[in-house]
Amino acid sequence: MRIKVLNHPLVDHKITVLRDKSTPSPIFRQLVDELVTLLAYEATRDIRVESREVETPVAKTVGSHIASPRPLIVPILRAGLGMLEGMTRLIPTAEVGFLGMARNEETLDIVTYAERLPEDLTGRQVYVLDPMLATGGTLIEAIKFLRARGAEHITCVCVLGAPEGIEALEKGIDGLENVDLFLAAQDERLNEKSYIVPGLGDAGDRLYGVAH
Ligand SMILES: O=P(O)(O)OC[C@H]1O[C@H](OP(=O)(O)OP(=O)(O)O)[C@H](O)[C@@H]1O
Ligand SMILES: O=c1cc[nH]c(=O)[nH]1
Ligand SMILES: [Mg+2]
Repeated sequence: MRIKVLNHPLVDHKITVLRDKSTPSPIFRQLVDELVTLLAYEATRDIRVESREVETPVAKTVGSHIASPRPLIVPILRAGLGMLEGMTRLIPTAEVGFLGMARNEETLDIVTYAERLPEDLTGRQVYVLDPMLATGGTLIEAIKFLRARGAEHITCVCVLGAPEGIEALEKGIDGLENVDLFLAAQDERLNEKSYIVPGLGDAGDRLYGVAH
C-alpha cells in the first residue's frame, strides 16, 4: 500500500483550525472542502488517461483525456459526504456511488446500512472518501465491498489517520499493491474509545450535527 501524507504548511494550518473545538460547522465544512481539493490533486496523480488529439488555434497536438471506464468516487456516509463536492470539482466527469456505514461506538463493529453503486466495478479506478481512519474497520469493510463488485484499484482519501488504522489496513487487506492511501495528516494514536488523538472529534457530528 502506497501511503502519502501531505506535508504542507497551508494544509497544517487548515487542519489546526479543523481540530479547534470552537470551529463552527459552516467553517468546518468549508475547510474539509478545501483540504479535499489539495488531497485530490495528489491522489489523482495516477488517474488513468488516454491520448486525445486536439486542434489548437495554432496546431494539432496530442493531449490527455480521462480514460474509460470513468473513475468512481465513493463517499462513505455520513462524514465522507463532506468530501464529495471538493472531489467532483476536480474530476467532474467521474461517477459517484454511495456507501452508508456506521461504526457501533461500543463494539466498533461496522454496519453497512446503505449502498448505491454500480453492480459491476470491473476495471474501475475507485476513490473512497472518508475523513477519519481510526481503527480501520470502516475502510477495510468498504474495500472488501468494492472488491466484491470487481473494483481493481482503490485509492482511499482521508483527512486524518491513526497509526493503528494504517496497521489494520496493512494486515486486513490482501493485494495491497492495488490500494493507495492519501492523508492530510497522520495523528499520534487512538484513545480508549478508539477516537483519533489529537484528532478533531466526531467528523460526522462536526459536519452535520449530533447523530441520533
Ligand atoms: O476507522 P474506524 O474505526 O472504522 O472509524 C472511522 C469511521 O468512523 C466515522 O464514521 P461514523 O461511524 O461515526 O459514521 P458517521 O460518518 O455517520 O458519523 C468516520 O467517518 C469513519 O467512517
Ligand atoms: O476520531 C474519530 C474516530 C472515528 N470517527 C470519528 O469521526 N472520529
Ligand atoms: Mg460519526
